[in-house]
Amino acid sequence: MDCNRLNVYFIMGTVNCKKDPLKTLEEALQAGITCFQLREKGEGALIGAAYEEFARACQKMCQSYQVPFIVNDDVELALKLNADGIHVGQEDLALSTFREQAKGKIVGVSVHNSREMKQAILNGADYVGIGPIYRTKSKTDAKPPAGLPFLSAMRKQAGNFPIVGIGGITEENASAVRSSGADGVSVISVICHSKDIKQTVENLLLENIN
Ligand SMILES: Cc1ncsc1CCOP(=O)(O)O
Ligand SMILES: C=C1C=NC(C)=NC1=N
Ligand SMILES: [Mg+2]
Repeated sequence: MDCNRLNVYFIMGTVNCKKDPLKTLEEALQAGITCFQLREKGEGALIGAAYEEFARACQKMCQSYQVPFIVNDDVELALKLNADGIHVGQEDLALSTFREQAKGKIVGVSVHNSREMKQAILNGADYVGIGPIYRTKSKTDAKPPAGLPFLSAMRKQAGNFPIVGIGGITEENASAVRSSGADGVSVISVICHSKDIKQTVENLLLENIN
C-alpha cells in the first residue's frame, strides 16, 4: 500500500456525526481526505438493510473521488460490496482467511504493541493502525493513550512499513504524530465535529508529498 494513501485517513460511522453523515463524508472527500473507513458501531449504529444501504452510499461517494473505501471489522459486508479493503482488530478474523477471499484488497490491522505489529506484518497486512496516541472519546473500549514515544519505538521496529496513527488526533497535534513516525493520521471526531471541514482537512494534510 502506498503510504501516502494514509495521509489523512477519515473514519466515520453514523454514531460519530451530529449532522448528516453523508454530507460530512462528501465535504471531507471534497477537502481531500486520502482514505475512508466506514466504522459503524456503538449505541444506535445502523444494522441490516439500513446499514448496507448507508455503506453503499459511502462507497459510491468514495469511488467518485477515487478514495479507497475500507470497511471496519465486517468482512462479510466488505466482500459483498467488493470494498477496497478491511480494517480489523486483534479479535477479528485471521487475515489469511480474508486474504484468500479478497485478493488484492487492502488489509489494515490495529496493533497495540510490538508483538502484535510483528504478527500483523508477518500475516500480510498492508498497514497497521497504532494508537490510541492521545485520549479519545470515540472508542469506548480504547486502551490507555500510548503517546508519541511509543509511536516512535514502533516506527523504529517497523522500518518503512506503512503506519497510521490514531486516537485523539487534532489539527494541533497531527504534525507531532507525523514527526514521531506515522505516515498519516487517522481521525474521527476532529472531522465529524468540525465547523469547517474543508479547513480542518487542509490543516491535517501533509501537503508537499514527495
Ligand atoms: C477507532 C479508534 N482506535 C483507536 S482510537 C480510535 C478512535 C479515534 O477517534 P478520534 O479521532 O475521534 O479520537
Ligand atoms: C482501531 C483502528 C485503528 N486504526 C485504524 C486505521 N482504524 C481503526 N478502526
Ligand atoms: Mg474490531
